[in-house]
This record gives sequence, structure tokens and C-alpha cells, in this order.
Amino acid sequence: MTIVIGVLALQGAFIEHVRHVERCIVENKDQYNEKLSVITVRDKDQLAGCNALVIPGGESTSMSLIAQRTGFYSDLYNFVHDPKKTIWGTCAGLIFLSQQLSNEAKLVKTLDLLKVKVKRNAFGRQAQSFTQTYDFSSFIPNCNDFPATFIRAPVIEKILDPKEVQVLCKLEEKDNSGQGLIVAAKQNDNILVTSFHPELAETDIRFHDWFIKEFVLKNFNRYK
Ligand SMILES: NC(=O)CC[C@H](N)C(=O)O
Repeated sequence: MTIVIGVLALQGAFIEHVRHVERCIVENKDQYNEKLSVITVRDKDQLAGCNALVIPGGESTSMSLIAQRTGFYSDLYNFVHDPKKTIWGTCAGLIFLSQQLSNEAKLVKTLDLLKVKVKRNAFGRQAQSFTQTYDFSSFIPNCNDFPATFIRAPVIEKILDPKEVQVLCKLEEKDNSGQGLIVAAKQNDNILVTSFHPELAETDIRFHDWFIKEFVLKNFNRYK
């Protein structure tokens, strides 16, 4: 049995995720007990074969519109709401998964899954994009120097259900209400979201490897 990780390929930075997962499969296969593969996903037949789905960065407005116009939205909706499936949204993917948006909300019909309120473009325009090294060792063992790239990134402004959603990373920068900016979180044990782009850390596959071990493989074995 092969566990299939799909990367939603309607729009955006999907190929970088595919390459990172491919590298994990080649370089770390001895550490995974199950066989893994990765595919791009554009329609419901491809989605039906997946155990996990990565929703990449890009433009959440376009992603949502394409999903609706192609009739794929309801298949995506059902997939992400199935607790047997593992989900990871990066940047636009985080926006597309969220229940509430505090700005430009009318432009995106979200998948209404993640129990948070999100602010789009929270760091400003494209020109304010940046890469910075962060210490993620509180949730990824020994990962204290990960290069995280933020491109017109959203932040989580509010956790709507603290029983289900756990903050993984809060920046020191504060928002208007004096709270640290939340840029990574998980909901239950099968949904991960990040404001930033671990797939753009060129040769660094630690984040993807952790996603596979902590989320994809554990969730698969939970329902086996
Ligand atoms: N890099 C990204 O995914 C940017 C997200 C984009 N600002 C949006 O609102 O969808």
C-alpha cells in the first residue's frame, strides 16, 4: 500500500512542494515505514487517490474561483473535512482553508475548515516580502534555524476554537491589539497551516519531512 500525498495544482507554487516531498521520499525513505508517493491534483479523480493534500501558496481568490468554476470545490470541501485525510495549507492555502477572513473576505469562498480568523496580506505588499531564520525547535526537533519566506503573507488574528486549534509559532512582532503574530498552527492532529513557504527553503526539507512523519504517517496509522 502506498500513501499518496497530493499537491493542489490549480494555481500557485505547487511544483516546489512536489519537489520537496520527492526529495523527502528519496533521501529519507529509510526513516519511513510506509511507501510514499506524491502527485499533482487538478480534478476529483486525482484527489480520490490521495491520503493527504497540500494546498500551496499563490492567490487564494484565484484558487477559490478556479475550484468553483471547474466544479471541483465540493470535492475539495468534502476531502478536507474528512478527518482521515491529512491537510497542509501554506500562505494562500491557509487562507483558503480558514473559516473567517477579516479583510477582502467577499473575494474568497473558503473551504470553511480551520477554526481561525485570518488577516490577508498582513505584512503589506509584495515589496515587503522577506526571508528570516526562525527557531522552530519547540515543535520540530532540533530545527532552530529554519529559513522562512513570507510573501504577501497572512496571519492568524484569532483562534475561534482553542480546543481544536493549537498555535505552533507566534512571532515577536505584535499586531494592533498587542498580540504576537501567529504564523503556524495545527487543528486536531491532521491539519497544519503556515503563513510562510517552507517549500521555498531551497535545499532544506526538514519542514516537509516533519509534516510527513508527524501528520501524514501518524494520521494514516491512526485510521488503518
Ligand atoms: N504567497 C501567498 O500565497 C500570498 C497569499 C495572497 N496574499 C492571498 O491573499 O491569497
